[in-house]
Amino acid sequence: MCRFGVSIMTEFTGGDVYQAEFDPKAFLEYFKFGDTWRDDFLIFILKQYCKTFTSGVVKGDTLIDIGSGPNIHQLLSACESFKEIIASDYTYRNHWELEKWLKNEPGAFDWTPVVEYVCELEGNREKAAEKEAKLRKTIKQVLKCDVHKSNPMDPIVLPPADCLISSLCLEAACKDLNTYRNALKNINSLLKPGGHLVLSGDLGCSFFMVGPKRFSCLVLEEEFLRDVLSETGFIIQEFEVLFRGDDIIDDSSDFSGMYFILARKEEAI
Ligand SMILES: C[S@@+](CC[C@H](N)C(=O)[O-])C[C@H]1O[C@@H](n2cnc3c(N)ncnc32)[C@H](O)[C@@H]1O
Repeated sequence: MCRFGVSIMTEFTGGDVYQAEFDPKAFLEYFKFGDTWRDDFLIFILKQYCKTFTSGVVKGDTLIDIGSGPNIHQLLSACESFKEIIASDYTYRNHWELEKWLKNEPGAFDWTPVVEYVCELEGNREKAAEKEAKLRKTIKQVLKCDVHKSNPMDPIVLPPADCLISSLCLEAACKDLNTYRNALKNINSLLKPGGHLVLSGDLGCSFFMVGPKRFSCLVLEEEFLRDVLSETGFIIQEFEVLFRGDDIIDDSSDFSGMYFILARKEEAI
């Protein structure tokens, strides 16, 4: 049952639908800071990233972002702690949108307010231009990724990374919990034993709108996430949730909260 009292089933929107109908520009509308209730969720996640990547614990040579979309906000703090970042997504339009920002081309999304906010969190508000330059330099590749493949970057074989980050991707890409379980195993193969997984997304979400198009989302609960991570060989180090207030009326998604997880892959025995 969705929070509006009416349960509307959304037909599963798989990779083909993303390729044909996921409009990066429309999705990026969610990332404009604009005094709406949504800012609270963006602020929540940016603070979690800042805390994680400035802790001095989550660091290394390589970080892979799984299902980046057209976004860079998830990498703004990470680029201070990793030498190389590999972004990835299923759709070519997301690759192009990301490349546009990387090359600083006209028409690229303006991330400045978000970058400034992250710099403020990190104690250097005036360093926004330097932060953008650093992130552009640190993102070395934008790859095609399919979390349903045993090697999600197939045909490219990457050396195992020190860290994986993924936000709102697995629940968007998977039609049921079993598929989610497999997709998590697939992405886990890209991570070194002892490496970190930074996973975030929506709880209790069955759909979200991107412009006029409705995308399905796999409904996730905290208990399932805890179980599937431990089954897959992760030790959860942090599990934070920001719940959505009942007073928020908005029909662009029915999520009940946003989760942030920091987990560590068990060392090989
Ligand atoms: C809701 S967006 C999230 C984007 C971004 N990570 C964020 O936090 O805003 C979901 C992303 O998952 C990608 N995706 C969908 N199916 C996928 C698959 N099978 N493998 C990898 N990525 C997929 C979509 O192209 C889309 O960019």
